[in-house]
Amino acid sequence: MNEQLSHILGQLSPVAGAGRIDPAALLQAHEQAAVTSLRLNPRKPADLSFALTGQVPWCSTGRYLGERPVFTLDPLFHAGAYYVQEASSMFVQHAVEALADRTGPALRLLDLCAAPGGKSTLLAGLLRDEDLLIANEVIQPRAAILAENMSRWGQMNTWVTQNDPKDFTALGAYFDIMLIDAPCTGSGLWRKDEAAMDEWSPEHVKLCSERQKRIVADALPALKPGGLLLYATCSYSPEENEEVLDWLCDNFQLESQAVPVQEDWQIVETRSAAHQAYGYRFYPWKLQGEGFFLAAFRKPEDQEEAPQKKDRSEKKKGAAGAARKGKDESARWSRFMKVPLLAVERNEEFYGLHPVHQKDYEYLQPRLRIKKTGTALGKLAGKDEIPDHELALSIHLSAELPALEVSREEALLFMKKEEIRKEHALKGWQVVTFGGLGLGWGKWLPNRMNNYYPKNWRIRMDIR
Ligand SMILES: C[S@@+](CC[C@H](N)C(=O)[O-])C[C@H]1O[C@@H](n2cnc3c(N)ncnc32)[C@H](O)[C@@H]1O
Repeated sequence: MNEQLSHILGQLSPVAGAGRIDPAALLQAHEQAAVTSLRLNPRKPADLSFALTGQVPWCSTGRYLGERPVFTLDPLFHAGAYYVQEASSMFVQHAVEALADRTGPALRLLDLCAAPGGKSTLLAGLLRDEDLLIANEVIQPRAAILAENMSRWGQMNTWVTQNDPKDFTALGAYFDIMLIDAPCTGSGLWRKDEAAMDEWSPEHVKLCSERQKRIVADALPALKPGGLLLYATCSYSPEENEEVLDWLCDNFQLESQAVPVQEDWQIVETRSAAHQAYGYRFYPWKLQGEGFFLAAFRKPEDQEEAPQKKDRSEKKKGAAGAARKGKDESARWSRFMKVPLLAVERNEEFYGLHPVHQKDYEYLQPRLRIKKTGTALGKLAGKDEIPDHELALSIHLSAELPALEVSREEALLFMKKEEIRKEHALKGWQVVTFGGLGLGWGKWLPNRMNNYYPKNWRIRMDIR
């Protein structure tokens, strides 16, 4: 392995100044295992069954673990009590806290390259209910995984879209904060995935760099003047980092922002060659985390707003209109939630939104391919409501609903889609909980239990 890594290190373009890569230190870091860390869900407090060994310095909810447990066998993982995330990338929290005003009017955020959802769940945890996060992923199967992880996180103010970056131009200047965690060569993560080294080449670095510039340029019109852009990669290559910053300064007059960092965090501040734009490099030989890069920009206040494009299709607009015109079933779904909701319907499935986001829904629905608007509530069947799995995972789920708290063993059986407690005198729909957190729905009938855990979420591993 080291031979291959040494060979690649010989071809990596040098990073200027303080960011200089020490090949011996990098090779030595690769002799050690990657650090395991997770981020707690601030809206789903829980007692974890494994030891947490320390706090990630730049993220209040980030924790290190001594050993990597089998997360699949932990019901709290499935309940969304935490997200297993690489520690360096949690720096996004610190950057947002340092540079964004989260006390003023409601914020709109876009996480443009969001799957599988590490940084979207992080951003979601920083939001007030009136703020809105659009977590976007262009690649379909990855967007499905993103939607699943956002469902687990349980917030109604995080929606999932599946759009190409340039589709956001149609929105005009819409977002206050935009995170672009761009696809990259991923050299910073090789300690976790050695096989990925095989794909590295100077040509691939160039291709990634060009794609990164294109992605930012495509999405930038959707950032409001004065808005905050966070650009991140997990690459060591300056072509994907500082060079992109210079290109952005040249082409969009963005204002680089310094992020204050504590010296003992051992994060390396770099400056781009031409514009002296600030960048923050994370090196595994200096801190407890993998390779990562982040830079922050402010869009100038006086930059002309892009004219909002006309809707792409009247047909789509019609669909939105239909959703608005349908019978308002908000009151019917309200008993499931402890906060006010607006129910909107798409293809017979109802979704719950915070009522403050009605205008966002009307504006975004015809313009974006929305996979998940708020929280999927379920379907109506005559007088009955068939609750969606996602509803059981909501942080807003009403405490008045019939609930069945189960043991760890029962929770695992339930998530294997087996019948549990079928002999008990339970009646009708119950939200199955573990540690007080919803896992899914079961419906109890005389001598039978129907397990509504989604087939594609089912635990396939041997649980005994
Ligand atoms: C570094 S990963 C994102 C990781 C994610 N932000 C997280 O924290 O979990 C980059 C993402 O960009 C997506 N992507 C690939 N090509 C893209 C393109 N041309 N435009 C936008 N996104 C792209 C990939 O599918 C991938 O999910």
